[in-house]
Amino acid sequence: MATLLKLFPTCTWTGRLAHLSRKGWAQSRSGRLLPCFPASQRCASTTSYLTVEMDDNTGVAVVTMKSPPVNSLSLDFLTEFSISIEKLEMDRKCRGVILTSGLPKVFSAGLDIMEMYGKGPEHCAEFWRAVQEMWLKLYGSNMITIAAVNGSSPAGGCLMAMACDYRIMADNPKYSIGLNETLLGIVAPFWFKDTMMNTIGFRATELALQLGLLHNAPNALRVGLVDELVPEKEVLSAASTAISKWLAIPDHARQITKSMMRKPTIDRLLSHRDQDINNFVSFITKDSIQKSLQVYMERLKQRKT
Ligand SMILES: CCCCC/C=C\CCCC/C=C/C(=O)SCCNC(=O)CCNC(=O)[C@H](O)C(C)(C)COP(=O)(O)OP(=O)(O)OC[C@H]1O[C@@H](n2cnc3c(N)ncnc32)[C@H](O)[C@@H]1OP(=O)(O)O
Repeated sequence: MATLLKLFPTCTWTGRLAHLSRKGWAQSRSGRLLPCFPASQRCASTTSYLTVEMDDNTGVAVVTMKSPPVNSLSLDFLTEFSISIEKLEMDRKCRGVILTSGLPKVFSAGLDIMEMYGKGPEHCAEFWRAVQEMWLKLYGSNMITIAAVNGSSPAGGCLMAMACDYRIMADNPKYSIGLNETLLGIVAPFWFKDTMMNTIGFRATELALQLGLLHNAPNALRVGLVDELVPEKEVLSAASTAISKWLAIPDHARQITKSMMRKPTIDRLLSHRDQDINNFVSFITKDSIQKSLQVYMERLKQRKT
């Protein structure tokens, strides 16, 4: 058992671990003793904010976000997220990812406002690069990506869900999803806007962005922001069912098609990446914008009292 943990320090296998410590070992050609897993073995790794459960049998990883209280996207969270997606991308066994939340009522509250409030230009630039990286990794992924939206998903949370190939949301009218940036007195950048336009079309995006619309689950389905509504308890199982249809498509054909659809949008950010960071930094550090963020945060906290 100790050897097993030494060989795979970041990975814990659920299932018959004790059994493997006694038997289930195979000798490699170089003579090394390697663990030999049954075909259906699952591998789970946990970082500070994420759990990644890989099922070797299906080739599907479930990535569960768990950063209480609301899965806000801090610099550390975003860094971990991008590394985890990159690792799965490089894992030849992994063909698909289901992204979900491990917290009640919230998928993700979007960008962590405290990363943008009262921070200097250098921090803001580093933070924004991490936001870009998260989107580039997810929107540009070769893997099948399904968002299992089991709670509210405003702003950056909505961006994350839109970056996936397919969205399944809990049928709960209390949950909402949308790009509500204007309500905070800030502006969704061009690539947030492009992602939404690619998802729900020009007119619906124009309305949604100017009004900062947060759609409840039934409206989100109506405008096409999500693809399916299912009872809350079934979000994850519905995502598994949905991904099996996608897995039946040959990867190379699906990947080329996905790239054909998404590459122009991705290239637009890649060719303006530094300029986009500079725009963000000069916008977010303005006194008037900082004031808007402060007022918004105060209102958020007052809702409780
Ligand atoms: C012209 C050129 C333009 C260039 C670009 C320039 C501009 C910048 C673009 C920036 C794009 C921004 C994207 C974003 O994602 S901004 C974040 C937007 N997010 C929100 O508006 C969500 C706010 N939160 C909520 O609505 C709710 O919290 C909820 C997610 C629906 C969950 O509700 P509930 O379960 O009732 O939880 P609480 O409201 O009680 O929240 C618990 C604590 O968490 C704090 N919180 C909530 N959201 C955030 C957040 N996004 N960041 C940081 N902290 C957050 C909340 O204050 C509570 O804290 P407390 O316990 O200390 O009171």
